Amino acid sequence: MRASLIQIAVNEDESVGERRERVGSLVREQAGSADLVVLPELWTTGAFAYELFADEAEPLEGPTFAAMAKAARDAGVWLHAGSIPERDPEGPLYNTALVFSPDGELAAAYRKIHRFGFDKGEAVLMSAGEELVTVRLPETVLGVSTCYDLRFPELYRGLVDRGAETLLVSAGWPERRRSHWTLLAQARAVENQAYVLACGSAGTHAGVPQAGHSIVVDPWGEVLAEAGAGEEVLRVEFDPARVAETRDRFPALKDRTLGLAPPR
Ligand SMILES: O=C(O)CCC(=O)C(=O)O
Repeated sequence: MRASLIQIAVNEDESVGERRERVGSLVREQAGSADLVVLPELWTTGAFAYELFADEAEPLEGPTFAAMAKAARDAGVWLHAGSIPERDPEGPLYNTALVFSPDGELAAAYRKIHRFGFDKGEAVLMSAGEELVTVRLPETVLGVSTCYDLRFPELYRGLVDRGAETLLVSAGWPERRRSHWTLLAQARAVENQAYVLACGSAGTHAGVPQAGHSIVVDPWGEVLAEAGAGEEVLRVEFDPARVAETRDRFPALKDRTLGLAPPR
């Protein structure tokens, strides 16, 4: 499979509408060179621009949904469109990731389970999702996750128990904890014997410089590709069959002994 991780610069010199158009064009540019495209978390507002969440919140099928569904269809790619501040019809906000099929249909929506910010920001402004989300492609099964989720290995084990082989992380990870980002992406790949495709953002918003350094790790924990700090399209080719090969050759996942049986 060919993947493009579009590490968008989320700066304050661009309106949400302008960025939405620019990102749509960047997705369309992947036509013919990618099967799967991944975008960062909350790229309309920036993951740390807390004061924008309520103003820029959209219903699930709002303007970002429409623009990304069209971009996926125009490009003919599976698109993990990053996440949006979603306003539920009942009122609460969620940090919701959207995945589209190559014909522009919604394949999955994932409401971020682990909210970031301790006693402020996302943790108080948004509600927590409760459902693990996987997406079956012809070549692999995607496990969907968002940013701070990367610190919670049980989430990924749950995704693996539901068949995930390629773990997607859409993030707005800050530069000041970049070493954790790289380390955790490799750890999630090694312990789950799965690919990890982790797409962060670049630029600075709300005074928080973003780490960039989107990364693709193979099921053995080797880094296949890593971006720099700025806006960049990180392109990579990977062989989904290597997940089963790795799990067969070194069957650590079969040696789980804590009695935490996978769901039927
Ligand atoms: O865990 C971290 O260090 C960063 C998490 C984060 O920025 C987020 O979830 O938005």
